[in-house]
Amino acid sequence: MSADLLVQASGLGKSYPRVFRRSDRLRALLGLLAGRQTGEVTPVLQDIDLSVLRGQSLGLIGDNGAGKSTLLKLLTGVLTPSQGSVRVNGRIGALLELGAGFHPEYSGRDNIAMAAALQGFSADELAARLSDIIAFADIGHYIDEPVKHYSSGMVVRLGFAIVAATRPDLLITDEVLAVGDESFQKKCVRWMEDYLAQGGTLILVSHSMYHIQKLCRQALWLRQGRMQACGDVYEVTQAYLAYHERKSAGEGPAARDLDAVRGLEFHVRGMRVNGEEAETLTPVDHGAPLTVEATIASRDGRVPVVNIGIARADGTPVYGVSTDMDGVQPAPLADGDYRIVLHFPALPLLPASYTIRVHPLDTEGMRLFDTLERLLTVRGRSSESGLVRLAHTWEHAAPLVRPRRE
Ligand SMILES: Nc1ncnc2c1ncn2[C@@H]1O[C@H](COP(=O)(O)OP(=O)(O)OP(=O)(O)O)[C@@H](O)[C@H]1O
Repeated sequence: MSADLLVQASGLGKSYPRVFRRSDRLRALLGLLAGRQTGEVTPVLQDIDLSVLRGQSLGLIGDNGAGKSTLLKLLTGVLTPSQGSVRVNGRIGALLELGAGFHPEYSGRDNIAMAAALQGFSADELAARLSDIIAFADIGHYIDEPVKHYSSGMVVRLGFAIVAATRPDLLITDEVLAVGDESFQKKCVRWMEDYLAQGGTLILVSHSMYHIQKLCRQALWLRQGRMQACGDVYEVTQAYLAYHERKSAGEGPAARDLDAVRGLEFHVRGMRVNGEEAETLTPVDHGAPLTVEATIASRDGRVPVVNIGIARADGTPVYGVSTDMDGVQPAPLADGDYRIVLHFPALPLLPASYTIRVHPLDTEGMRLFDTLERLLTVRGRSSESGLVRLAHTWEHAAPLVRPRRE
């Protein structure tokens, strides 16, 4: 394993015995004691291949129960894999389950001393860092109270302060940012930015795409225990958000009964976007041109009005335009169909997933017949929110001054 490869997981998987009834649990327990695998198992993580190099920052995203915490526990050795292997190089600082590693009966101060001893700090090193750790945790007199009296926010504060003081080669954290209050979140984010700027390596689980995009350059999306996507943080988080939009809209591209549409006065014979006919189109970059080409069949030869629309994956309309609005109509083809091509010279859509729709209307533009749609992903490195990028300038603005690091 090269010195720059801090984490390598191959074919990693974790399964648990399937337990439905009390008697199953007993049987599973007896089986484990007897050293044999019993009955059926439920895989919660499967086929994970992952390499993390020194200096990389990887965000782990996915729905509740997708397997994120399980993966972190496998990487940190808290759990043993059911399949595959994992190798980790260097000093790891991990913040997993709340309070894991703390002794509840001991004070925060005593827990700091124990953690320092476990990390191999000498008494002098501990003395040199103790006041910094206590200042970072910032929990007042609670530092001398038993940890069992702490709120969950205080536990995270103490845990993060200890990990920060040890400056690990690899920092692995599970949702710490969700637990602390806002000022502590900011302090943690600033600390992690600083740590990364100095060459640190981070694996971060978060449900906040804002934090994932801010801190990570790469992301891994886990879905039902499997790798759904892994790569550039913007591409993976945008694909994940688009999946959620589609899930909340509860639909994919509308199913189309071809026999029924052929009987209509007008129907869409064909649709090409940037020359492609596929249902899911090749992603385009924000600001790139887009061409939508539609061929409409007309039952009695009348000229249709053609409406072309763009909607967000959750169905929110973004833009729609009809030929009659712009004072044009589709031109006839030799076989009696009509064809029209719409060009957008530079697409201002923000990175996300969209549907492009074509609808023929009657000659008066009153009745709508048929809908054909395609899925289009717009790519780009942008955290702006909304649907489109609006051209803008700032006035009365000074250059940004980043807050001082603590
Ligand atoms: N000890 C266990 N025995 C059986 N199943 C378990 C056990 N621990 C976790 N699981 C199951 O494994 C799956 C993955 O859990 P995990 O905690 O890794 O998900 P997660 O992605 O971190 O979720 P969340 O975002 O809610 O924290 C879940 O379905 C969970 O119920």
